[in-house]
Amino acid sequence: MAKEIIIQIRDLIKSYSRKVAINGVNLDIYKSEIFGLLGPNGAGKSTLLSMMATVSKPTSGDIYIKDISLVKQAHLVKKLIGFVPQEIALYTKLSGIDNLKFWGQVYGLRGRVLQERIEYVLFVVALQDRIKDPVDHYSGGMKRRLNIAASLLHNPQILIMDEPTAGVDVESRRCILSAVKKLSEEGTTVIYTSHYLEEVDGICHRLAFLKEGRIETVGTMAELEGYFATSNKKTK
Ligand SMILES: Nc1ncnc2c1ncn2[C@@H]1O[C@H](COP(=O)(O)OP(=O)(O)OP(=O)(O)O)[C@@H](O)[C@H]1O
Repeated sequence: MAKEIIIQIRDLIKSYSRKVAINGVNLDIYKSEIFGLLGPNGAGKSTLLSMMATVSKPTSGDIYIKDISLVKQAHLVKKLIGFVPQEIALYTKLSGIDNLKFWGQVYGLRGRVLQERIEYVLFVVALQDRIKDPVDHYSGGMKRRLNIAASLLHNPQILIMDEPTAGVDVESRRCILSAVKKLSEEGTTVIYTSHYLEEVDGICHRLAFLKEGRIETVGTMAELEGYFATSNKKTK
């Protein structure tokens, strides 16, 4: 069966005043795929993700999510996307559950539907036990897992994660990777950036290597083995 393309990135450019951060990216991403985006510091990974997440606008080009133009109809695209940025977006004085209730209401969820979504997302990130504790008692890894849970409340079809395992403990890293696999198996498309080739190797169906705002190569790990071996790529 032909794979369904869910994201089409076309001739994408993002310029800041002195810097072209994304310089003509074209890319297709499939439904249910775990797609890894690798590249050294400053390659443009976060810039690309922030455009996919509708947080920043392209200078030119477009991204189509299920054929909806992100440039023309960002409000429709937003509903399809969950975004986990590098910075943790939580109210640290509130408990984990109160954070989820708050974010759920921001997404327009109420009552029983909100309750069921909270139960599901807590199950996905395996964070049921400490959910009544204030967030400032959480480890960095637990905060990140809560952030991922919050980004899943509105049941997005695409989850965009900017270095979700950076700086987290081993247990949280294991939980996050297992959540990513579970979501993909259930039909969610996951875009995932990392500095670590060995991490995306184990989990991503395909990956792209970004350098100076351009995609140098894209494929499965098996397809890219030669590329990484011959060029002795470092991702940092
Ligand atoms: N708001 C901004 N204004 C000006 N330049 C920016 C801005 N944001 C990013 N840049 C520049 O764009 C380029 C790409 O940055 P970006 O953060 O997307 O890279 P990255 O691959 O995510 O790096 P890292 O792995 O360090 O997070 C860098 O040269 C960066 O300095």
